[in-house]
Amino acid sequence: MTSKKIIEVTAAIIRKGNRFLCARRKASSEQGGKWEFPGGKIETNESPEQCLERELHEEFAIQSVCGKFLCENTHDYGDKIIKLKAYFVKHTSGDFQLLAHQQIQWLNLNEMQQLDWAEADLPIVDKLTSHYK
Ligand SMILES: Nc1nc2c([nH]c(=O)n2[C@@H]2O[C@H](COP(=O)(O)OP(=O)(O)OP(=O)(O)O)[C@@H](O)[C@H]2O)c(=O)[nH]1
Repeated sequence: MTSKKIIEVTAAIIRKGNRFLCARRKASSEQGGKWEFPGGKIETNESPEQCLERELHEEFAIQSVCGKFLCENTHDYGDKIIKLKAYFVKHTSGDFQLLAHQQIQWLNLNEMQQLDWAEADLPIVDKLTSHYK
């Protein structure tokens, strides 16, 4: 039996007032059409913080500074296991350009509950909600 590799992925919680950035994956990608916190796979010799700042620049052409860790969730999608690590990230400059997603929305915690999230994100949305309530 071959054991599935665990893929480490970062997720950025970016806040503007009482709203948070939610991003919808392109239809053609893995988890196509699902909502996520932007980020991506951690590369060799890269910290989660460096990964997030790099991914946010690649995905939106923005500059950012990665802050505190919120939580992590390991989820088995069947064909792969994702260890999703969520951090608070501060957007420091640049207007958001949609370079990798089909849509973004800034939503409050109640509105976020209505989205069709990637399964790995559901505990992170819950943790974020309890963090602010
Ligand atoms: N970035 C991100 N990926 C997530 C989240 N939730 C979740 O299940 N994933 C999954 O984690 C994996 C990360 O893939 P990605 O496509 O965002 O990462 P990447 O940009 O480094 O990918 P690539 O180098 O293969 O193009 C995908 O299978 C994606 O569906 C999330 O909140 N953010």
